[in-house]
Amino acid sequence: MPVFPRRDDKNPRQATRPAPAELLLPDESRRLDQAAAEAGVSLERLMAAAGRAVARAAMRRWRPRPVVVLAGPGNNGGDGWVAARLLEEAGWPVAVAAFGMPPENSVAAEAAGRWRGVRVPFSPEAVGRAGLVIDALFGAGLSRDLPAEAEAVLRAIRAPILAVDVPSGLDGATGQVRGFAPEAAVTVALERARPGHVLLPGRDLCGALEVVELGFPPGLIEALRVRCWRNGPALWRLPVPGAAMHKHSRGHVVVAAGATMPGAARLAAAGARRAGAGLVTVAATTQGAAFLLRGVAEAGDIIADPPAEALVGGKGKVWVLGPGMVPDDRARDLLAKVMEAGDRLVVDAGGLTLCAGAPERLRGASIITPHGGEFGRVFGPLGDLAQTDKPEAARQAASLTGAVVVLKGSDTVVAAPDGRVAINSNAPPTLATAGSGDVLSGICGAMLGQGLEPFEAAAAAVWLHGAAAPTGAGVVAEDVAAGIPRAFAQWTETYA
Ligand SMILES: NC(=O)C1=CN([C@@H]2O[C@H](COP(=O)(O)OP(=O)(O)OC[C@H]3O[C@@H](n4cnc5c(N)ncnc54)[C@H](OP(=O)(O)O)[C@@H]3O)[C@@H](O)[C@H]2O)[C@@H](O)CC1
Ligand SMILES: Nc1ncnc2c1ncn2[C@@H]1O[C@H](COP(=O)(O)OP(=O)(O)O)[C@@H](O)[C@H]1O
Ligand SMILES: [K+]
Repeated sequence: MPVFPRRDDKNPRQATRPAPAELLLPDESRRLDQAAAEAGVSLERLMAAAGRAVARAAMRRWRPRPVVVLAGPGNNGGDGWVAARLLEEAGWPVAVAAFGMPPENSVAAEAAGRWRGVRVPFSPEAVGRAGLVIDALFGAGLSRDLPAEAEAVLRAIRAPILAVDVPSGLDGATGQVRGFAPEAAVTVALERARPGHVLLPGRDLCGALEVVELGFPPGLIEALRVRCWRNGPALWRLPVPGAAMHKHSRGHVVVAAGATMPGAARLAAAGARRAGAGLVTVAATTQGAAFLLRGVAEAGDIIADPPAEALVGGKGKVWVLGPGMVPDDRARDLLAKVMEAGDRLVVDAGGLTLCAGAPERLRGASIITPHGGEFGRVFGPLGDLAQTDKPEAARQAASLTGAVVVLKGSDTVVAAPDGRVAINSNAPPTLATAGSGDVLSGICGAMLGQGLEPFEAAAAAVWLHGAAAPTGAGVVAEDVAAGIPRAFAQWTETYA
């Protein structure tokens, strides 16, 4: 489909396209360390760089003040011992409270051995008078709940916290809290962020996130073949209309409307139109069509029963099935016919309820857009997994259905059947309003219609949706659709 202008590497404006923001899992982080060692970059050097970055972050953000460094028994603690020494060398008053010592002869033990300054017992009193606490207890790969003694000390902190890698207790893979994790003012992430920095509740606990490069040799991150990214323009390109285009080359989105809530279909249609679909049709029941025609004339063509079925099949067709639909026989038939015709399909809301407990019915869909409740309804036990590991649950659901899964929320996860995952972070809470999800399903349809492959279509749609949502009071779903041109402009100015 002739939607994309060719990428022109000589065009200097394209230099602004950012590098993909990989999110490293603990296992990938371990492999990275190993690969670094094989390439002659020692852990000692990396730890020195990490400790230096932490000390610098403190000096950049705060004036000298009494610092307590909480140092754990592993390499996270090692970073803390290094930071303590550098801050003291810079003239800051520093004390270290160690929670156990690193194993003898370890790199962290060597860092601890170089500390000649004040040591205080690891106790709630130790942090009581601090002006800044550096949390270097445990890193992102925490393997069990935070020990009670560590929790008691972290809970006693009243000063701002600078967290090394993660606020201790935060699971870097999932963003979940293991027992307890403090709320940091700043978190210094090492080399790359982790999924847990972007997923909730982790994102809220990290405060300002600073990602610092530690000096890994070039190529090592690429060699890891990371499959999880922060969602953003590095992962996709938005369709840009060219002079030779006409409406039929920009995709035909058909939104199937239900009889009782046709307003939802109207919002999906508005999302699709604003996001660039060349043609949008709402296929409604007679009753729904009457309602739509009375209310608005903006939704594109409205086709009343009979028959939506007449629209099934045909070039460039994309269906959005579910917003405002009740899971009745008509809806069931339509879903089956669309699947049979092989049209591309976005399934949301009522369309998902049709597949409650029967995810195999979604085989053939391009994108599905469940919120947490719909996800549980369709995928049963994966709904529980989504509570503790949203990316993994979405990935399994994608592999089960062959569809790209958009598991919504303020940290929407987009997962492809081949294992790619994008975690979104630009959505403002003003999106928590009825109908905003309908707008999203329409945008997904428009992206598919304009030729993006399903994973890119879904990730781009989720980003546009977040960028389109106004912040502040009084935002309704219609405003999100109306904000789409502004979101496109934001992308075009920076990345096109
Ligand atoms: N590549 C990078 O990005 C670089 C990373 N670096 C740094 O390394 C840090 C990761 O280091 P790490 O693997 O040593 O893990 P960390 O969390 O420090 O300690 C685990 C130790 O604590 C103990 N333990 C006790 N209770 C526990 C509990 N509840 N949960 C888990 N463990 C518990 C545990 O005992 P065990 O489980 O063995 O009995 C083990 O002895 C990372 O955060 C970053 O700061 C940089 O230095 C260099 C480059
Ligand atoms: N607190 C929030 N912060 C950011 N985005 C949110 C928040 N709550 C909901 N959203 C987004 O708003 C949309 C709501 O969709 P959905 O729950 O399907 O509502 P509806 O069916 O009423 O349209 C989703 O895209 C979701 O990711
Ligand atoms: K930490």
